[in-house]
Amino acid sequence: MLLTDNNRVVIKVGSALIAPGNEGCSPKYLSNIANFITQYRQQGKQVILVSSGSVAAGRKWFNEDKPSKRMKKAMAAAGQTDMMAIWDRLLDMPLAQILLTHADLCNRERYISIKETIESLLANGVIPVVNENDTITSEELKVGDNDNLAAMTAAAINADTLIICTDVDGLYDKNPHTHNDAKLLSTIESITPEIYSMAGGAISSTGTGGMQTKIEAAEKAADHGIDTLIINGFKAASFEQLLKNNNPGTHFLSIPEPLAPAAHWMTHTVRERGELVVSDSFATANASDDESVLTSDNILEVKGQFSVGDTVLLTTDDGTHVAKAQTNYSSCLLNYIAQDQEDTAPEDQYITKNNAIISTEHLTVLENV
Ligand SMILES: Nc1ncnc2c1ncn2[C@@H]1O[C@H](COP(=O)(O)OP(=O)(O)O)[C@@H](O)[C@H]1O
Ligand SMILES: N[C@@H](CCC(=O)OP(=O)(O)O)C(=O)O
Repeated sequence: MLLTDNNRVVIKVGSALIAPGNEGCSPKYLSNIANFITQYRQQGKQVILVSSGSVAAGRKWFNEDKPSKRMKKAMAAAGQTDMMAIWDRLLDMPLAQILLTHADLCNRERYISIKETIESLLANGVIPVVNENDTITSEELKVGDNDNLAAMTAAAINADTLIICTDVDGLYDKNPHTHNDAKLLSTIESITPEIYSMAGGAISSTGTGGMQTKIEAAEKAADHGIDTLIINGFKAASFEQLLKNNNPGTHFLSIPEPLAPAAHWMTHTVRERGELVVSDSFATANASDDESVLTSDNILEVKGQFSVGDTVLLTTDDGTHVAKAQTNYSSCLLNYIAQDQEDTAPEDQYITKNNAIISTEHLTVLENV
């Protein structure tokens, strides 16, 4: 039995389901998904849709066989309205468009604003339809695939389940499109390197990331206490099974002791933009010790360029990861400070463990990051 306590669900729909055959949006597969969403909502469940397909939908207006990254952004801009329009036609309920970049999710203020907006939409019966804002993203700013975006969204709003609708039945032990003897895996209890080694990339011209990004998404979700299902969105039977609380594809179980929300955000959403090499005494100090305040004495090196509010990785000289932290100072100022120019710093406290969120046992997770 599955999905019984499944009250808040993020459903991610891949491009091949939205615009099959690169001929623009089609209701061919989406009507099953729309019916499923309608029935789920009638059962009192809240649904958040993460919909790919803007590039695939917009492609028909461009005379490009192999579009460049730049051209794909234009296709996304053109196709996004079509993609929203088809959902609007198939779902007899109000929809809200939410376009995000990774930079939005990494910024604490914007992250909280995204959460609050989605909560307000759900409280008023409006379905949020999330996609990456491909038009304005650069390599640095983007999540890059909607599987990971869906997992980050699911974590942000404390969903119970992430359902990834794709063009195969679930995760196989090898790519079923290239191996006739591939076997479908029905339950994954723990996401190990062996599981990752089974995944290949996308081979279709519309998909991004293949199974690799779906496993990454399942891992992000699992660490937040969220189960993930990968199902075949082409088949009406997948949705009939889901409505009966059965697993129609691959079910990834969440971990028994999920990370605290702030630690999860730091670990799985935020990307570090630089590195501070810190002294061993800082790395091993308890949060209450004097040593736990990061001063010019225990910053050994500043690597990379970052601004106030960016996340940095704290490491020791031998490369051990100590923590991730949001910095209150730019790399420029910290570089100056680390070179013993303390008098230029407004205070003798540059980054404290109060702002540090942790991936190792050396430090304790502290709140309000
Ligand atoms: N081990 C595997 N099991 C299933 N599919 C796999 C595997 N390895 C690679 N794939 C590929 O992943 C594809 C699904 O990912 P993708 O094309 O990105 O779809 P979507 O657009 O739904 O995100 C499948 O069509 C398949 O070619
Ligand atoms: N944001 C892109 C989709 C990116 C993506 O991950 O696509 P897919 O692998 O089909 O889910 C778009 O709307 O075209």
